[in-house]
Amino acid sequence: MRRNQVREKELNITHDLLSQLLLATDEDGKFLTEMEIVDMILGILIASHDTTSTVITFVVYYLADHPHVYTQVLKEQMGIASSKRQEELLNWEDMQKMTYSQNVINEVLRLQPPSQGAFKQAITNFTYAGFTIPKGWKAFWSVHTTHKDPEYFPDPEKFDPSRFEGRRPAPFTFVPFGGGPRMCPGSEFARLEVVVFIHRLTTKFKWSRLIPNEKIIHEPSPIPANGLPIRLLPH
Ligand code: HEM
Repeated sequence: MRRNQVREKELNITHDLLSQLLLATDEDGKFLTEMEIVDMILGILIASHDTTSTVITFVVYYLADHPHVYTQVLKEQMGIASSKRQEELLNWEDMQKMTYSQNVINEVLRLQPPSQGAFKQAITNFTYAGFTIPKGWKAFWSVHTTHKDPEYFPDPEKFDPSRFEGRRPAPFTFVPFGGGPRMCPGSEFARLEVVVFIHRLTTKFKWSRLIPNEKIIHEPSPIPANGLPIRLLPH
């Protein structure tokens, strides 16, 4: 029904994902099949939901373990909350002021990247670290190992949001969203979701982790093995 409504122009509003996929055609004017549309929607759900929830989980994880970082986030978020009327929504300008919280998100993305990397096909022969990769071969670029390079991130295992303070990492050393033409198109939206979550949570609660040495497993995104139980303490 939706397909007919959209294609027969019975619907005026077609800015949603399903309508766009129903309207999309290839170069010969052929519509996508239903299975292709299902495939794309599932792909986007996994690419957008699981990744963002991983970041949110590890924001909670690291802030619980680093009270001095939590205190700085709280100070920043309370400053923004106090400049707003009750129930007034956050706006783009507020987001721009959350620089410390953005550094926290960057450090979480560096240490616990939700996406582990991807395969890319070499379009030309090239040599990297003494290995020759022939044209046409597929190579897996690893987010995790790139983010642990001590040349660019001294003491790489340490959770330290200040390493992002006032500077951008060198090109292609910090790649949680990939890089180049196929870089994640949802990166700014994801950052927005996480920073709104940080604002809502920190301005109302402090928390502690209930399992201090909870193991982190990879499925393939990292996730605390027991679901990260916490105790919430309202301010
Ligand atoms: C923290 C959250 C996210 C992370 C860490 C993340 C990470 C990534 C990475 C590493 C890639 C592969 C880039 C490449 O191959 O070079 C990717 C691709 C993609 N992401 Fe995200 N992503 C996130 C959130 C989102 C959101 C919220 C959406 C949509 C609303 C989204 C949609 C996509 C799509 C459609 C692609 C495929 C792009 C293409 O192949 O051209 N992602 N993402």
